[in-house]
Order: sequence, then structure tokens, then C-alpha cells
Amino acid sequence: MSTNAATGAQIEPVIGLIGGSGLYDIEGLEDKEWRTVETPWGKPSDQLLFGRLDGVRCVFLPRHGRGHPLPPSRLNYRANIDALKRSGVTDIVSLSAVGSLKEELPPGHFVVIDQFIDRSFAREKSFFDTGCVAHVGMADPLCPRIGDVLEGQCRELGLDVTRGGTYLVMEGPQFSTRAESNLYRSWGCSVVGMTNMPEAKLAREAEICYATVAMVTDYDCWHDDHDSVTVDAVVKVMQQNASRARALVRSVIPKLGAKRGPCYAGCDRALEHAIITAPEKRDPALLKKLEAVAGRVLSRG
Ligand SMILES: CSC[C@H]1O[C@H](OP(=O)(O)O)[C@H](O)[C@@H]1O
Ligand SMILES: Nc1ncnc2[nH]cnc12
Repeated sequence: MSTNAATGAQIEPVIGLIGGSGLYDIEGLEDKEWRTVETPWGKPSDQLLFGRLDGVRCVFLPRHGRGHPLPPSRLNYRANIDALKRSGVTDIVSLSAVGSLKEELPPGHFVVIDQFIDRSFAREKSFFDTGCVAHVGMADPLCPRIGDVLEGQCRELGLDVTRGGTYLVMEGPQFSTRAESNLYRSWGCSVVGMTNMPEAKLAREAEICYATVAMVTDYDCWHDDHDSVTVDAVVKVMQQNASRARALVRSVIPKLGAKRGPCYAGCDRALEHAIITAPEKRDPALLKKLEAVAGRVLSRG
């Protein structure tokens, strides 16, 4: 059964999991198989791991590739999201290591974020281009339906969790200067990381519901009582976070996998009124590339 956002019919969700730093595999998947998925945007970060958890179809992608060969600026975000879309994914849970920008969000804390500030700049940020222009809404960039499930299951598992918070996306790969860290704090941001944009923008363009669990690994470099962030510190805390992240994944999948109608937040219909280019001005070559992510609306002409 596939998504039918247009008719409102029930769907059987397929859950996409994007594993960040320290999460390169998913335990407990049945019938698991790593498969190469080709896309018109180039290669995804790695093969995708297909399987089932409690009967729910899941597709896992290690964001930086197995063994972490890819830095944030070199990720092919478009290929990653297209590959998940053409694999049937309807809902994405992004699992990410982040630095904390608030005293009350210590290492080990999980944040189900609800906003982004995108300060990344060296990345392809849209599937659309000359020959097919689209402007999707990003006022609420994360799916609140998935967010509810993530928050609920964190609480059920007794994990320290905060619902809501702004994730500042920096380009990296260097960590922030102290002045930058304090600037982001003055903007009221909760956490800082390098990867969730343009991932979330592209998921919205592809009409995939997307939510993030930001797992705090460090206090970045602003905190007087804590050392500035290092990869060693991130990896150490991620190793502790990873078992909690795995428990969370195991408990959210059955909930997210239950048959449902269209997303009440409309993420799965984001392209409905977003494309502005007149049909006769559209570039056939670009339309072909857009088949997987935007075929639902483009096939109507
Ligand atoms: C290894 S620390 C920096 C690295 O970790 C985060 O990645 P992800 O979101 O994939 O967990 C951060 O954004 C940086 O890419
Ligand atoms: N302090 C930090 N800054 C950017 N990305 C991070 N990922 C984990 N910690 C981080």
C-alpha cells in the first residue's frame, strides 16, 4: 500500500531512519538487506538498509556513510532524500548528535526539536531549479505528529527529554568560535549541529514527514565549567546515547507504523500549491529528475 495524500485513503507508513554520528546500523531489523539505490541526483551516503521491525517496513541510512567517511558539507542531501522517497519512505526520524546551547540541556539529554535556523551555505538546498520553480512552506519545519510519538516514547522509556527547541545548523566542519556559540545563544537557540539542513527542507519538498531527535553530546564552547567540544567527547557521549537511541527507535516504530490517513500537519501535501512554473515553461529534463520526489503533483500537469 502506498501514500495517497490526495485522496485521504489509509496508508501503511514506511519509516526512514537517518542515523547520525555514532549510529551506523540498526539492531533488531528482520529480513535485513543493504541495497544500492540509484538516484538522478547522484549517490546517497551509502547503501540503504531495508528491513522490518515488528512487521513495520523500515529503511535506514547512515548519514555520513558506514565508518563516517563523509563530512557534513559533502553529504549528497538530495540523493539521500530522493533515495528514501523512491524506497517508499513516508516518515523520517533523524537521529543527530548536537552541542547544547542551554545550561538545562546537558550531555545525554534528548531534544525533540521544533525549529531550525539554517546557517549552512555550501550545499544544494532544493530539488527544484530553473525550469520548475517551487516554494514549499517551512514555517513549521518538523512534523508534530512524529514529534508527539518521539516525545511520548522518550517519556515512556524514562529518557531525559525536552519537547521543542531550535537547532542552529552551521556549515562546519570546524566547531563554532566562542563568539558564534554566544551569538546562537543570544538568538535563543537550543542546540547546534551541522546536518539537519537542508535535509529537512528537502524532505518537505519530497512530501515526507520529518522529525529530529537531537541528542546532546557536549556544551559546545560557551560554558565556563565545561571543556570546549572535541570529537572524542562527542563520540564518548554518543556511545552512551546510542543504546538509548536504539531503545527509542525500537519503541517508536510500532507506533509510527500503524495504518493512518494523511498527516494532519500536511507535510505529505507540501507541494500541493507550491509549483509556480507554467506547464509549458517546464524543463522536461528536470521534470524527469523530479519524478520520485514530485511525481504526485507533476503527473497532473
Ligand atoms: C562528530 S561531531 C560533529 C558531527 O556530528 C553531528 O552529525 P549528525 O547530525 O549526523 O549526528 C554534527 O552535525 C556533525 O556533523
Ligand atoms: N558542539 C557541536 N557543534 C556542532 N555540531 C555538533 N555535533 C555534536 N556537537 C556539536
